Amino acid sequence: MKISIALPSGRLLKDTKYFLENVGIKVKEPDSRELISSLNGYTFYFPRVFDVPVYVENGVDLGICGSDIVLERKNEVYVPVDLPFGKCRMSLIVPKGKKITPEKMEGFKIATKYPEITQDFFLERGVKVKILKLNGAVELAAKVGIADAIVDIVDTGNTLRANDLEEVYKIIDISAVLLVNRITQKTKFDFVNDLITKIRKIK
Ligand SMILES: Nc1ncnc2c1ncn2[C@@H]1O[C@H](COP(=O)(O)OP(=O)(O)OP(=O)(O)O)[C@@H](O)[C@H]1O
Ligand SMILES: O=P(O)(O)OC[C@H]1O[C@H](OP(=O)(O)OP(=O)(O)O)[C@H](O)[C@@H]1O
Repeated sequence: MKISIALPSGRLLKDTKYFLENVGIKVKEPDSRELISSLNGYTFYFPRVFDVPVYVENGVDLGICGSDIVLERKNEVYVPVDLPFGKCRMSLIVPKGKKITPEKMEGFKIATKYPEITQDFFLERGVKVKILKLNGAVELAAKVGIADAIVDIVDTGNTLRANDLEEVYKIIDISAVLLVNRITQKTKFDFVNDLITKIRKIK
C-alpha cells in the first residue's frame, strides 16, 4: 500500500521527522530544490506549513502541521490525534501596561497572521473589531501603533518582552497534530488505525 504524507517544512520539520521515525516511518528529505521524496512506499510532500491542510483535503493521505493552522484554514480533514511537540499558545497581545480585556476592544484594530481565528474569537464575544492581516513579524504592528492589539503565537515570550508587549488573554493552546484525508480514513482504515494506536502509545 502506498501512503502520501504532507510534512511541515520549517520549524516543525525536525521534530516531525524524529516523531515519525519513532512510529516506524523514516522520512527522506528531498534533494536540492525538489519538493517530493520517496522511501519505503511512502511519498513525502514538502509544502509551506500553512498549506498542509489544503493538500490533505485534496487527496494527500496524511499531514502534520500546527493545530493553529487547522483552525485558521478550516479545511475538511480528520484530526484524530494531537502530537507531543510544537507546543505553544495563541494569545491576544497589547502594549505593556495597557490593561484591557477583549470585551472592551470594540472598534479596535487587531493585526494578525490568523484572521479567521481572530474573527471567531471576537464574534463569540459580540465585539466588532477591524482585522489587519499581516504575514509575519506581527509584534511590529503593535509596537509602532498601526494596530491597537495583535493576535499571535507565544512560546518563550521573548519576542513580546523585546517589543514591550504583554498577553492579556490566552485564546488557544497549540500543538502539532496529525491530519488524515477523509477518504483515506475509510479506504486505508487499518493503516490509519494502527498509526494512531502507535502514536497514542508514545505520547
Ligand atoms: N515559537 C513558535 N513560533 C511560531 N510557531 C510555532 C512556535 N512553536 C511552534 N510553532 C508552530 O509552528 C508553526 C509555524 O511554523 P514555521 O515557523 O515553520 O512557519 P512560518 O514561518 O509561520 O511559515 P512560512 O515559513 O511558511 O511562512 C505554527 O503554525 C505553530 O503551530
Ligand atoms: O514567544 P517566542 O518564543 O518569542 O516565539 C513567538 C514568536 O515566534 C513566531 O515568530 P516567527 O519567528 O515564526 O516569525 P513570524 O512572526 O515572522 O512568523 C511567532 O509569530 C512569534 O513572533
